[in-house]
Amino acid sequence: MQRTTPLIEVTDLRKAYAGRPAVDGVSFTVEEGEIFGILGPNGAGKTTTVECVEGLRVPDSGTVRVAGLDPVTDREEVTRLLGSQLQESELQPKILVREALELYAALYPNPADWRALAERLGLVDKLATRFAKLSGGQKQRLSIALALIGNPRAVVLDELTTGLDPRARRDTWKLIEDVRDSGVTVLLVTHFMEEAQRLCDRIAVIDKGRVAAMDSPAGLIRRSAGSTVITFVPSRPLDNADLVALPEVATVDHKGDQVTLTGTDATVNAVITLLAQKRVTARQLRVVDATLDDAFLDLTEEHESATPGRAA
Ligand SMILES: Nc1ncnc2c1ncn2[C@@H]1O[C@H](COP(=O)(O)OP(=O)(O)OP(=O)(O)O)[C@@H](O)[C@H]1O
Repeated sequence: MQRTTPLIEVTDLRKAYAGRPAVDGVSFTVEEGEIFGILGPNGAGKTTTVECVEGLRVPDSGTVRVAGLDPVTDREEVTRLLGSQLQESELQPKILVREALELYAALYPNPADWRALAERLGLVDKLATRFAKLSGGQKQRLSIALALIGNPRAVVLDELTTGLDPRARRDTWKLIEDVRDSGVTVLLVTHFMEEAQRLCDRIAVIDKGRVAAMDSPAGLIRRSAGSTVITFVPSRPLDNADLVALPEVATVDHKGDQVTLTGTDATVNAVITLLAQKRVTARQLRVVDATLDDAFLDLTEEHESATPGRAA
């Protein structure tokens, strides 16, 4: 089978600030047409990584290629291929939406029709509105429009939905899917699990400057300690050691009377068998699939502080 060349290739990227590594050997590839997520806790190195992809920062070592080009030495061409989200500080508060669209369109050799973009992104009613008067969701829609105005092959969207209310966030997700469906590759930086799970085809989980795991959302959930979460209240206290001893159980946590176990489908049977042997009944039994949230905690250092381990 013929393999296509990835649109973005990052290999062993390293970048330190004042001797402190922010990005410490990150590698990933983004295929044309996908939404690729970079997910990680605060300070993990996500923004530094994408700024190296955009050519805004110069790596200390490693290579970055966008359609085979070096973002530092081929900056102009990469800027045309890669639409970047606007930083709020880049626009004058008094500029009208129409003026911003016209201004940005003028920067590119083959710009998209800005009126059609405004229509697509629901900004037609706002063309005569000043930037400062837009709501958070409208500013983000303008930001996406400006990222798309040069007809790029890929867009970089960094924490696009931070600060938006749940409805505006969901509307923005739909727009991001529309962008991907129109054939534009999306590199999405986020720390919202639900957003990453809903939108991304693949995700690199970055922690402390390194890639902790890279897979589809479902793959990340499967590879974390427990893809199934079981909670119940035993009719009488259970010995923690009996639960921990079950090979099917990944983690055990007690909160008041409630026991929470993680594992796989097989864990459910193992626990029910153990309870029968001990003549304990389970009340309020719930079995749910783990979410990306659970996988994330498991894959990153936050696990240590946030989730009690096996022997808790
Ligand atoms: N210009 C800079 N000078 C010095 N240190 C920096 C600079 N930019 C980032 N850092 C540090 O590098 C590390 C990685 O920062 P970066 O912004 O890349 O992470 P991030 O994952 O995007 O974080 P966040 O989600 O909080 O934005 C952090 O410890 C940060 O404090």
